[in-house]
Formats: sequence, structure tokens, C-alpha cells
Amino acid sequence: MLFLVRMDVNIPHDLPAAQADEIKAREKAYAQQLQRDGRWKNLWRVVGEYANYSLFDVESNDELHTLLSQLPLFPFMKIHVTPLAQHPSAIA
Ligand SMILES: O=C(O)CC1=CCC(=O)O1
Repeated sequence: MLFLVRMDVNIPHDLPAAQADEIKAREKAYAQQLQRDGRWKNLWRVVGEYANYSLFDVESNDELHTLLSQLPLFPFMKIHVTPLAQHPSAIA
């Protein structure tokens, strides 16, 4: 099942920089592990925003929820999920 996910990151200004850097490092490692195993298929930065659009390929809504809720930045993100279906005119 394919899902388009937008993540908007909002780290509080009073979070110590070292703590923010540690969370971002864990986020990167987690994201790259999921990209390697094929579930996080694409990751794009939104130009000019601390946000991304990502494409996930997972087995279920529950799997996606588990995966997203384990993101180290999850407490600091607004996440919008769009489930995707086949378009009848698509050739690929
Ligand atoms: O920087 C972001 O958009 C949040 C994020 C998701 C995966 C990652 O490494 O950073």
C-alpha cells in the first residue's frame, strides 16, 4: 500500500541545540534504515520549509502508524497522510 506523507517539523526554540542535534541524528539513521529496507521509497525536502514529502510502501495503515510514531522527531512533527490508489489512466 502506497502512502504520500507530508511531515512538517517544528522543534521548540528552547530545546537545547545538542539535544535537537541528537534527535536529528537518530531521525536520519531511522529514515535511512527504512529507505534501505524499501518501505520509505522517496524523501523530498519542500523548498523553503522545514518539511518533507515522503512516499511509503507498507502492508497496512497500522504498519504506517507504527513506523511514523517511532520517528525520533514525531513529537515535533505535524504529519498528514494521503493513501494512494491506482489511477485508471496511469501507464506505469
Ligand atoms: O528533516 C525532515 O524533514 C525530517 C526528517 C525525516 C527523515 C529525516 O531524516 O528527517
